Amino acid sequence: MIKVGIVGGTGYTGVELLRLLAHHPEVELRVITSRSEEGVAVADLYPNLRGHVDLKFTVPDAQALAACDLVFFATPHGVAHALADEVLAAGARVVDLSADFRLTDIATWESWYGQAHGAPHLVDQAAYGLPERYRSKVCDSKLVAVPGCFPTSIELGLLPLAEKGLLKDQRAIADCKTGVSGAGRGAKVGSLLCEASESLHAYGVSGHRHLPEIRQVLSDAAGSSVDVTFIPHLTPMIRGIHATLYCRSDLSQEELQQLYQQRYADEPFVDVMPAGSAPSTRSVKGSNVCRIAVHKLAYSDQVVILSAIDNLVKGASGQAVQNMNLMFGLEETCGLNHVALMP
Ligand SMILES: NC(=O)C1=CN([C@@H]2O[C@H](COP(=O)(O)OP(=O)(O)OC[C@H]3O[C@@H](n4cnc5c(N)ncnc54)[C@H](OP(=O)(O)O)[C@@H]3O)[C@@H](O)[C@H]2O)C=CC1
Ligand SMILES: CC(=O)N[C@@H](CCC(=O)OP(=O)(O)O)C(=O)O
Repeated sequence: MIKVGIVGGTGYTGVELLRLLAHHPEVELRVITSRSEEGVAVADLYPNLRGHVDLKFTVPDAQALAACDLVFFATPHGVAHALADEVLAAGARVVDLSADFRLTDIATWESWYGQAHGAPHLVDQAAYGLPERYRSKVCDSKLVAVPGCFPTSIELGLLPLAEKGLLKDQRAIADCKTGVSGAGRGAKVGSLLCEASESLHAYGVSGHRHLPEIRQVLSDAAGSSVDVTFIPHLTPMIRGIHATLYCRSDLSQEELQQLYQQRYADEPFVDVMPAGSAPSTRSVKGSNVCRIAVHKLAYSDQVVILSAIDNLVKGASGQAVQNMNLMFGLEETCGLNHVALMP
């Protein structure tokens, strides 16, 4: 059994990890940290876990974490920088859900995150945890950086074209919608019911911190710089990311459909829908699936790709477990075959 610790067990991605791991056949949950809920039973804070997780929150302690085989960091940026070294040195592996190790260029990380990088010496060891592109690196790595929620939906939506050099002018536009759980569990005015419901607004228009990550992955796939315009919008739903991706290509609808189906034929968590479809966020809610539909507009060379994920599953904790499975040589889908919730 893999002995697992979770740093940040009270947040939304932390509790989602607990839901997914509670009955994972190869996992034994050992440590779940929270500074604010120290000593509280997990099932008292999250009654959905009553009868499934019998642990109490403890404050983060490097020694206790180092005794695990794998530590998930479900914490704000900077926390994994501070603790990962000690955990890795003790022989444990790390899967970090924050952005601490996603960017390969340290100066770029520091300029977007507005702070000094806390562990630059570990960056070269980290694999970017998008298995659909970096599977072999993930399998060989002791430190995996789970992609952000928006980047997951955008990168999976554009990879088939980028990898073949078929993105015209190396450009795309990503118009994205997110649910409010993407902002985490912390109290914020913008997450209040009266602020977020019955309304929709863009944010981060002049530049969102996921942009350098998206450019890094798509440029790597294309072999030269890809320019993406990315605008996120907050929508009145709890879970879900929907990306509407615009780009240009000379491929026909049939050729595009074939390209996407072939690219993802062996991917257990990417579903390419039939031509003419439109994935809903509901169709992936609670599941680790990214659903994609590709459309060629009849009147131009314009291509529209629709990509939907659950931000807390394929966009965070599910993808984290998918990476764990690969790092430990397990079946990639182990513990992750949940069907989405309907309605
Ligand atoms: N929500 C989402 O959809 C997604 C989130 N992410 C990323 O995953 C990470 C976690 O997100 P989310 O679960 O939403 O965040 P939350 O704000 O909901 O939870 C954060 C957790 O981290 C703990 N924590 C905060 N500060 C520290 C610290 N200094 N040391 C140790 N623990 C700390 C908190 O517990 P306590 O303060 O009690 O210790 C809490 O359990 C973030 O980096 C986020 O950007 C990535 C993809 C999607
Ligand atoms: C609604 C909302 O606020 N969403 C967050 C995305 C959360 C996330 O995924 O953050 P990281 O991937 O960078 O860890 C945002 O736009 O900043």
